[in-house]
Amino acid sequence: MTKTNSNLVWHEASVSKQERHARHNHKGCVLWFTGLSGSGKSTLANALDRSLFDAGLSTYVLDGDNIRHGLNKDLGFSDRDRQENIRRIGEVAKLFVDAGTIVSTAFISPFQSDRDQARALLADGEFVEVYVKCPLEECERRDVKGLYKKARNGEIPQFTGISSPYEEPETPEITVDTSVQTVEESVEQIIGWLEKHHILTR
Ligand SMILES: Nc1ncnc2c1ncn2[C@@H]1O[C@H](COP(=O)(O)OS(=O)(=O)O)[C@@H](OP(=O)(O)O)[C@H]1O
Ligand SMILES: Nc1ncnc2c1ncn2[C@@H]1O[C@H](COP(=O)(O)OP(=O)(O)O)[C@@H](O)[C@H]1O
Repeated sequence: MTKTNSNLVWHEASVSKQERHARHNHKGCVLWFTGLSGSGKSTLANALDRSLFDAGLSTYVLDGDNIRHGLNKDLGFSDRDRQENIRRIGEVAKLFVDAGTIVSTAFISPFQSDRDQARALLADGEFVEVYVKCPLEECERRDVKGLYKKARNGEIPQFTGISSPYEEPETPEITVDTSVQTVEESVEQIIGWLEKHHILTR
């Protein structure tokens, strides 16, 4: 890993975060969706994004399509690579928040310490951990991509929930349970939370 260059000097931005908030009419924040494969992270992040975007807000989704196929295509699924994956995503999410965007991230992010590290990059209130709870049996029943079957057959090593750990969030801001809630109910719950915490106004 390269060391931080001690000769780098931070350049103050000419446009402040407050000015960006005023322009967008809302604050930036990251909605950090975490959960097992197939729990519903991408479905919920995209449904929420659709709803917020349609309401005129400045939003974006970071998920495997734009990260693991691009910026992080050099990374696999060892604990170390997952840690680096989440570290980079945390840094990218921070840039979006600085730009005043409501960014939803949809990654398993199985380790509490990595999620805490992403949280630590942001100011109080800017990191909203959303635990997408769903029993392993239900994720496996859905098996959207056929990966659980492969993992059970030993074709995919280190598969989360089967042969690699998932640490449940200790104190998430929001927990949705997709085995009992509909997509619409979960999205409403998240929007309600954002309103209650003055990130959104309706
Ligand atoms: N070994 C292993 N374990 C878990 N998942 C695997 C694995 N190999 C491939 N996949 C597919 O990659 C998606 C998870 O990538 P993430 O970047 O979210 O993972 S992590 O946060 O770094 O743990 C995950 O996507 P989602 O189903 O959307 O979660 C899988 O489709
Ligand atoms: N209540 C629900 N909330 C979210 N997804 C659900 C729900 N019920 C069923 N699903 C389905 O579960 C699957 C979740 O897949 P996905 O969103 O890709 O999960 P992840 O991103 O966590 O891997 C989708 O096929 C989705 O339609």
